[in-house]
Amino acid sequence: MENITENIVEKVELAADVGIKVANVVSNAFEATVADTDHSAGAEEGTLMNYFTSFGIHIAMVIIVILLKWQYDRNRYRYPKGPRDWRNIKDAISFHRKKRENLLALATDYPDSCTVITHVGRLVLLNDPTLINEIFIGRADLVSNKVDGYLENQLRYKEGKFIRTGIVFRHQDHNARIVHKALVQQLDNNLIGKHLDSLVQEQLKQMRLSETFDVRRTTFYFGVRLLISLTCSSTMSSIDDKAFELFEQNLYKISKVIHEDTIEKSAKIAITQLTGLSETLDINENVLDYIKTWIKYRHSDINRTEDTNNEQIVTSTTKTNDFLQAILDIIDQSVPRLDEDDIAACVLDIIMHGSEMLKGALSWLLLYTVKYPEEADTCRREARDNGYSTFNLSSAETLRQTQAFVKEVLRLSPVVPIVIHSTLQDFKWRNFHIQKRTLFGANVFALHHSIAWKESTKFDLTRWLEQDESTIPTHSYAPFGFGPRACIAEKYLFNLLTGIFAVLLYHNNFDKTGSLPEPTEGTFGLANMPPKYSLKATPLSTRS
Ligand code: HEM
Repeated sequence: MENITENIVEKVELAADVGIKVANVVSNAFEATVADTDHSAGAEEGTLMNYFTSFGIHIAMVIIVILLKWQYDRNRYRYPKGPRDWRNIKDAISFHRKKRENLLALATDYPDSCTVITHVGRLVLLNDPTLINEIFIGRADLVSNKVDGYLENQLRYKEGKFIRTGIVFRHQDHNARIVHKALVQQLDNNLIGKHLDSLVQEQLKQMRLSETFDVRRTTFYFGVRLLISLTCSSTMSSIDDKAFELFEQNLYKISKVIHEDTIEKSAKIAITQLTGLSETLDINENVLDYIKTWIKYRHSDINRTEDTNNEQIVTSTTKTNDFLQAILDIIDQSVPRLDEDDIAACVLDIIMHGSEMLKGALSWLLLYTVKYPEEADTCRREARDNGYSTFNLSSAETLRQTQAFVKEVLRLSPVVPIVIHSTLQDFKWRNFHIQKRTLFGANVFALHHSIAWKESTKFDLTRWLEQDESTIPTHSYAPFGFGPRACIAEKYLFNLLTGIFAVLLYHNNFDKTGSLPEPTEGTFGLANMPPKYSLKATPLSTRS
């Protein structure tokens, strides 16, 4: 098969060569004819005519060469079949509109994989867990670039540098790996079992649920403050000043536009690329400037500590234990060397991603709480029976009902419904020959609704509570991504969310204040977020 493909490729290459030669011969002959023309007779009319004919022939040549190149690429690269075919072009166009339905329909029509033309380019959609593993784990070195260009406010974070060294959204180089590793180590060694519990509890205490509250807004601010305390702990002291308030408001503005994934948004990005004008780009710059002041402050802090250390013995406790410090500690290993802009971009990525994701997960959890009050009551009883009034990561493991609730909500409403990476180089995979900068999407939404799950559309906690855990199709469940670029917090996220949710249930009753959105509503781009909605919180008496 490979031989045949190579033969075809060779033939087309030959045809392209011949085409170019023919074009040259025709063009030379034409020029010779023009040169031989007797210029004395009807000179002006003839020149104009010749000019137009020459122009026409050149245009025709260009078209021929483009067509040959197109034909050459068509034969050279081979992709899985799918609605990119002309006969299915309508499906391809409608892909963006009803993405939820389309992701499921495409998985039914193409159980392995298919190629879709999207507004951000050609996307190879993987619907089968084995193929997802082959690409996201087996070929992760080649398919590791996070999607770029979808986020208007990240387009030009650094003048003259094409690939940014941000974390969550895009970078694929050596720095990506070392930053990822440093953050995981920071969580494992310095946060878990140490001050993570008190940081989460502190933010839960601050989360004042007024009688009626906007769920997305409240959970976003909770997430931002938690992520800031994890990322740059020393900043918490300035949290009450006006500049910080503006910073938080700006983050919320970015959060509102960040995950849209529409044709209109792509058009806006294109306009920004051309004109350099964009409101979100300006906001982003303000936010990054603010973060740079933290970094400067940290540097001066370190210098101060070093000065003191000339006279005193260094103790390990003098060092700040947060994500910013973990990044500063690897600067010497980074190539190209991480500078202030890169570090600020990493910090912003961690804060934005972490708080967006917590907003999404907690908003869905609270929505399902009022949609399924009986199941939520079972979780509340469990929290109360276990005296789970304050956050504790390790004992969240024992809250089995609440843990099942979290897992089932993230199955039906995964916050990241499709994980998209792009390829760094041309490469061959199975019968396909994939071009550099092709997008690969793991269809997480379809995995979570596949036939591997019994009655997949039903909200059913019992599937997670069976004694025999082998009945859970774990390979069809991936709320936190895949392989070496999966979420740095993945090992702890179920317990983190279970603990936060249990404390909220322990202290509050939640009721609807009007009509509730359906899980099929909301933004469904790169993230799946419920629409804006409010709930009423009634504090419960604290009893054991
Ligand atoms: C419910 C909460 C969360 C969900 C659903 C979630 C989901 C994900 C997913 C799916 C990815 C992979 C993205 C991709 O491959 O394109 C990812 C990456 C990442 N997540 Fe999370 N996440 C959550 C919370 C957090 C938190 C709290 C933090 C920080 C403490 C965090 C830090 C990161 C980082 C740094 C990456 C990038 C890893 C890399 O590119 O090497 N996430 N997350």
